[in-house]
Amino acid sequence: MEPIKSSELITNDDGSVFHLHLHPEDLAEQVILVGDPSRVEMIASYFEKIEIRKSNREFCTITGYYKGYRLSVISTGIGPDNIDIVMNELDALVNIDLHTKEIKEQKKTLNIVRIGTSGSVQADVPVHSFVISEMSLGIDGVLRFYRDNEMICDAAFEEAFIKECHWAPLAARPYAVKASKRLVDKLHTEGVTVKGVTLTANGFYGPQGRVLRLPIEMPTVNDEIARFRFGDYKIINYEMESAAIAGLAALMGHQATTICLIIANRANGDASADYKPHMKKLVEYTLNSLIR
Ligand SMILES: O=P(O)(O)O[C@H]1O[C@H](CO)[C@@H](O)[C@H]1O
Ligand SMILES: O=c1cc[nH]c(=O)[nH]1
Repeated sequence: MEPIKSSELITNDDGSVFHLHLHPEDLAEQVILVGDPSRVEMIASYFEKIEIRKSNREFCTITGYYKGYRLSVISTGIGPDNIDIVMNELDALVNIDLHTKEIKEQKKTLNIVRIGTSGSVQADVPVHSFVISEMSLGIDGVLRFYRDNEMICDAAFEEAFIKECHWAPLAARPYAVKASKRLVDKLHTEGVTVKGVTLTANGFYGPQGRVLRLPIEMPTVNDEIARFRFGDYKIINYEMESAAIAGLAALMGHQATTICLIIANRANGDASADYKPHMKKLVEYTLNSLIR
C-alpha cells in the first residue's frame, strides 16, 4: 500500500503527530479524554507517577500511573471538530508508522473513556448525577464524512427521532452510535450511575435549544427530546463530543464511551453552583471502575 502523503498526516520536526505533539511511546492503551485542559492536571493529581506531560494549543496530555495502571489523560477542548483531530491522531499514533507513514499490519485497540460535563434534559436526572452514554446521537455531522458510517449507525433510531422530535429539515441528519458495551458495563453501577442516550451537539446555545437573544429554529425540541423513547432507550443529556468519539472509535476498531457529570438541568432550569468537587468524585469513581 502507498504511504500516506505528508500533507495528509502532518508530523512535527521532532516526529510527533501534528496537533497532539505526541510520539507513539507517549501514549498509554487506556486513554481518558476531557474537554477542559485544567481537568487533565486534576486527574493526574491522583497518579502516583507521571511519565510525560506535553501540550499544544488546547491539547494537553499527561501519561502516568494510577494504582499501577498506565493511563494517558488528554484534553480535547470544546466540540466534535476537535474530536476529529484527536481520534485521528490517537489512531495514527498506534496504527500508522509515523516515520514511513505506512499503515501497520497489526492494529492496536485503545480503550477510550471521556469524562465530561453535561446538561440533563430529564427532570428526574438532577444536577450532580453521573450519566454514562450507552448510545450517542450526534447532531454535529462529523461522522457522516467517513465511509460506511451508516453501517455502525442505527437508522431506525435516527428516523424515529427525526419524526417525533420534528427535526428541522435543514439541520444536519442525526447519527445514532452505540458505545463500547464492555466499557459501559465496567463503568455502570446500579444506583450510582444512570445509563442512556446522549445528544452530541455542535454548539452550546442554539444547537442545545438555549435561547439568549436569538430565537431558535426548533423552540420546543427539548420537551420533545425528553419525551422521546425508542424501545428501552431514552435521551438523558446533552454534551458536545461523545457521538464523534463513539462513532470514530467504532470505525477505527477502538473501544469508547463517555461518562458525564450533570451540571445543568434543562427541564427544571437548575445549574450547579459549584460542580468542581462533584467532578473530583466522578474522576475517583471512573478511575477506580476502570481498574477493577
Ligand atoms: O466539560 P467538557 O468535557 O468540556 O464537556 C462539556 O463542556 C463543554 C461546554 O461547556 C463541551 O465540551 C461539553 O461537551
Ligand atoms: O448544558 C450543558 C452543560 C455542559 N456541557 C454542555 O455541552 N451542555
